[in-house]
Amino acid sequence: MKVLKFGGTSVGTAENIKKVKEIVEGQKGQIVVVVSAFGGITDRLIRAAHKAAEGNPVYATDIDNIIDDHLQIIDTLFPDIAANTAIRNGVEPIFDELKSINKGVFLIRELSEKSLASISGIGERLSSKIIAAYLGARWFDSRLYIKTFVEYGRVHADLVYTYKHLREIQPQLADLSLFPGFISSNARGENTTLGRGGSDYTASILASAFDAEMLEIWTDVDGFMTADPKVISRAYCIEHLSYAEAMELSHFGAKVIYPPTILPVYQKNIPITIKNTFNPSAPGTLINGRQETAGQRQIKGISSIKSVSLLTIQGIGMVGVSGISMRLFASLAAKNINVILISQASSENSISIVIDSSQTELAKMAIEQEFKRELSERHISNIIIDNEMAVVAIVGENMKHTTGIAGLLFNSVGKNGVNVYAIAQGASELNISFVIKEKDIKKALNVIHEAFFLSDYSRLNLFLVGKGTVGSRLIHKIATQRDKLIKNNSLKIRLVGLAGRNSMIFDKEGLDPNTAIEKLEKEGTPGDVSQFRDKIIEMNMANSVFVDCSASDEVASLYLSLLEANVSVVTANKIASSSSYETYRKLKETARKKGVKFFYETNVGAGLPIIAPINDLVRSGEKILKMEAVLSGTLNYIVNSVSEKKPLSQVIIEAKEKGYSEPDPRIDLSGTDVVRKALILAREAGYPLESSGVEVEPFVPQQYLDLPSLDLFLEKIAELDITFEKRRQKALAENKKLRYAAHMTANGKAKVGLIEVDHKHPFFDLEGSNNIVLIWSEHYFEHPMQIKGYGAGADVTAAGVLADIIKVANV
Ligand SMILES: NC(=O)C1=CN([C@@H]2O[C@H](COP(=O)(O)OP(=O)(O)OC[C@H]3O[C@@H](n4cnc5c(N)ncnc54)[C@H](OP(=O)(O)O)[C@@H]3O)[C@@H](O)[C@H]2O)C=CC1
Ligand SMILES: N[C@@H](CC=O)C(=O)O
Repeated sequence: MKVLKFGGTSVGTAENIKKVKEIVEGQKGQIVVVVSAFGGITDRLIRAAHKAAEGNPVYATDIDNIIDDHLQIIDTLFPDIAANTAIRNGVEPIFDELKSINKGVFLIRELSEKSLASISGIGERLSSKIIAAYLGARWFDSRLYIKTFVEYGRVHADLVYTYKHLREIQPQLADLSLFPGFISSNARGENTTLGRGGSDYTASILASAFDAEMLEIWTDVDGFMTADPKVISRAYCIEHLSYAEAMELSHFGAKVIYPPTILPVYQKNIPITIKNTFNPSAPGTLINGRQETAGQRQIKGISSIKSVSLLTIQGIGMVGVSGISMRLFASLAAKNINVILISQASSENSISIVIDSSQTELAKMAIEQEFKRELSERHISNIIIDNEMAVVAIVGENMKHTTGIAGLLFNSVGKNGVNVYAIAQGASELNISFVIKEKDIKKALNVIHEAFFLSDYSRLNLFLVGKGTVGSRLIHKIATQRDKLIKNNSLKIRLVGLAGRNSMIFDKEGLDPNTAIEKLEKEGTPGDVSQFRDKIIEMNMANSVFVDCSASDEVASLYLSLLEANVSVVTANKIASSSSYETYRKLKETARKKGVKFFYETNVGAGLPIIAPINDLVRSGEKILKMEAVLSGTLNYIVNSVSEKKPLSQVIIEAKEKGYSEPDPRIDLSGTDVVRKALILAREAGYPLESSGVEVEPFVPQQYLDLPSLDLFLEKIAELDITFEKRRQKALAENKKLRYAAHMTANGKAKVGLIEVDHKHPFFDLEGSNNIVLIWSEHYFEHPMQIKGYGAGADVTAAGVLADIIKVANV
């Protein structure tokens, strides 16, 4: 035998009831069907009853509408006059009962528990009669067999009595029998209910009493999902759960199944299958006593509950005093306050509990009353209430005895700036629950889903400033590499925000990189980059990465606040890391403390890996003694490209056009760009160098750099064409070449300027816009480490920025 339960949506319309019929007719063997009220009816019945109790005559119209809706379903399902009349006659007394109880409530302006139970169960009485007739099933009145009692103000099923009575009627079951869900009665024969969601419970009780081979819960979702699909679009259906896992997930918010449902079938080892009435071919979720270990993920699912409050009572007078917990929980139980989570530190200095937000004031009063003396004597100093909280729980039998789960969990939420207020884990290690602010729930669920590989890929949410030479190539690379990154690195990069100097655009689902720049230009909202920063923080998205492809100090000044808000920063802009040593140190320190990333590999040598190898040397204990380098792609291009036919002024323009120079080429020609790079290299090597410690010889004389505008500078610079060519020729005559080089030593000094090198020097053959860095350390002493290659250009730089972005995801 199988027990099939159909919920409110599954029987919400005549069309859906026809689907139910197909499902039932597709079954083999003896079948017991349990149905809920038609979708939404129970809520409507309860609302109408409350209106009646308030003396609002509109209740009568609401009741008429409820009756009409049932009659419409009857008319659609039973076009045959005789059958139609028979079922109408069958439900008429229930309609009359509904009207008369509500009339009584209206007249005496009082809605007793008893009346409410009678009214709220009418939906199941009606739906079960109609559906039984439609399916041709034998109808049984659950109230005669399912008995309840009250304890601590809550209705409980009296399972001993209930099972006995159900077993007695088992021989009367037909091949197809039908019971209304939810409704029951007490020892006095008065109507009661099993509580909201109680139809699942009815089905489970029947399955257990009749020793069914399977309980099928037919609902409107495919089964238990790895997380709430409304929050995590990548959540997917879990194929298998143990009873304990299903219990934990349903307790913590997954409303697929009413939690008490599991116990009766668990006791008989009867499997449950969750199936979708609207997608019957989907496999659904199978729940049974099997515990999988091999090849299974460590956690099966993530659940969450919103609209809860965290109450903490604290005081040193609680330490070592027995009975505090007992009194706390007894005082709450006396007020029917359900405690969702408990956390107490071993210091016993505080106890935190989570309860539904609607009961906060009641709970506070109950605790204040119970601990009146302790509060007045300051043994308990405080009752702290945090509202708008949420509980998140990760669930899975495979967590048992596996190390690192809690570490991974709290590391992933922590580095995304989600503060954890309280934690609870039972010794069963089946569930780790923790309390966070409700506003962080989406972020937390996303990062946990990724961290435990419940998602097929990790996701980075990019906020890019700059769509110029480098930024536009980066966007192009994101577009072209997108599919490969998903396939090979399981990484999805979403461009969520894009900003230029005066406007910005956002799309939470990700802008199309192929059209993002055009969209920004056409539809961007006006605003500066600090507004862009504020919006990023407000969006509070998991794995947010701020990418700076500008050359602006205003943009660089925002990094600290972004890192503090747990947003990683990847930047091609050298201004932040080359400003004061204190700023550089603070940025790195903040990133480390917050568990986010601050990457700027392209600051030196564009796409060349220079900072990473230096970091590796330093981390391995290597002392860097000296570095010599050509660090300007622009200046190396100039010294390599000026010729008799091509003067300096023309090559400067070319360097800009080729994307080597800074947006303002005077930054290169003054030596500033190389000073910035030298500062960054020295700092990475462990020397707290300040710009005042760098001796600079500008590439062009200072008077040109002092000219009031770039246009004037470019016009006047031609005056240097002849002098520069003469200097170049002179070096050439001595078989030497000009190189604009940086020299950094372990004593924390650096020098930047134009030098001449002969053919024996490693700089001699440095072509085009290439860069080179020579690093002398304890182990690279006679022969320095050499890093050489393209040192400027939009494409190599964009590739370097993308590599840094990918590194943020750690894939
Ligand atoms: N070229 C290269 O080889 C290398 C470059 N870099 C670095 O890359 C960075 C970008 O250079 P490049 O692409 O040539 O520069 P561009 O001038 O081409 O582009 C700069 C972008 O930044 C935006 N921007 C500038 N100021 C602001 C601001 N205050 N707020 C918001 N947006 C702003 C501009 O906006 P708008 O479009 O509205 O004007 C523009 O889109 C520089 O820091 C450079 O040093 C690093 C390594 C190598
Ligand atoms: N302007 C820079 C670009 C890279 O940082 C250079 O020319 O090297």
